[in-house]
Amino acid sequence: MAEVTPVADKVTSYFYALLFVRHPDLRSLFPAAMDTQRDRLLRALLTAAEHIDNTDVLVDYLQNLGRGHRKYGTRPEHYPAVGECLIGALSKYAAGVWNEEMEAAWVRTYTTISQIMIDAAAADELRSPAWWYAEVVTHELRTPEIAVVTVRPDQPYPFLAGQYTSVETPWWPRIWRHYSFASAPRSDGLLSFHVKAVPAGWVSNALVHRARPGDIIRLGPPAGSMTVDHTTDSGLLCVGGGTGIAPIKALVEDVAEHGERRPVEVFYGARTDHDLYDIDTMLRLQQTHPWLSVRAIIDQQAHQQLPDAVRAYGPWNEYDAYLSGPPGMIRSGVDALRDSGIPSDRIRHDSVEELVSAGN
Ligand SMILES: NC(=O)C1=CN([C@@H]2O[C@H](COP(=O)(O)OP(=O)(O)OC[C@H]3O[C@@H](n4cnc5c(N)ncnc54)[C@H](O)[C@@H]3O)[C@@H](O)[C@H]2O)C=CC1
Repeated sequence: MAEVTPVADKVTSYFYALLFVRHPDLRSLFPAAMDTQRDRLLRALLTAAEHIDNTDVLVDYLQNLGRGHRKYGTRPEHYPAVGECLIGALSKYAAGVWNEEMEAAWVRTYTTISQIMIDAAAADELRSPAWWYAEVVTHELRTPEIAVVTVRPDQPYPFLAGQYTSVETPWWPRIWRHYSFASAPRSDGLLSFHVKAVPAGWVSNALVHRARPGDIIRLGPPAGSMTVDHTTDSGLLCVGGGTGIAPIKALVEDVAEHGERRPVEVFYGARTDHDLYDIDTMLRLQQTHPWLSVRAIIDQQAHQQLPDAVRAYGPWNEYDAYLSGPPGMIRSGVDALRDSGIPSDRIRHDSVEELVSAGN
């Protein structure tokens, strides 16, 4: 990986060129524009390499990846084709260090990885659809760029508060983006998302500016481990930046439904007060639940970013922490919370690698 990472872009371009020349029938499984997809392949490999010595985390990640591939129409026979082209691309760009032993190691690694993914997909097939259709039932523009979109899935959609899913719109086939659920599971089965239209974001712009009630989108399976541990009664420190407040709201609802009286401290960060599009909902929840405290941190007024503000209110060593927002906020948030006395294993957030392409 050290050899190929500096030329990652070339490796992935060459890999997809090989794949589509040797297996033209696979081209239709991918979106017309391959930009984000190209980055995703390398990120998946880097994630696998990074967790190579942590079998539990790696297997969990790969099982999730295998289940997530069902919505693309991936079948077991596609895996050897991908493996052969991946090794073709790696051997070309790591020519300086490539030898028979390394090739054998990559074949073993790829075979193991793909078997875990294939098995997870096969097990999932017995209990879940590959994707869900969902009809937009309400579309509420909260700011010129942020919409709250509520959808009704065509079949029951089981998930946990704090998780996310992948969304495909009818306007950009096969382009999938991640969005967190903005509510805990509801008795009417509806799901909602907070979407901010970002520059050059195909899916986010379609969801904010184009989607209307009656439109049908597709959803992948739920994913993510930013969920409440109901086996303890420690307090929850929840930090949501921008639309990152969505899963935090779901976590608060989850605690409320379990009838627990655990302290929940929410820090809701935004650039300006105009960007605090969901503050009314959060303040209403605070009024209803005496165990909940909500603080809005506005960059412009506080003259500091969200993680520094959270640190200033510490120490937080008694708390379990949840972080949701832009990747930069998550990275510096993790540092700030560790400084405030929370051990890493009690700080939960979605994978920053996944978030980099989320929401576009
Ligand atoms: N599960 C998750 O983690 C979720 C993540 N998101 C992500 O959250 C982001 C929301 O975007 P916007 O609303 O435009 O947020 P934004 O860019 O306006 O930032 C919101 C807050 O985060 C803080 N922040 C931003 N960058 C920071 C940095 N580098 N270091 C420290 N603090 C920083 C700021 O203080 C600001 O108050 C998107 O990238 C979206 O993908 C959204 C929903 C769920």
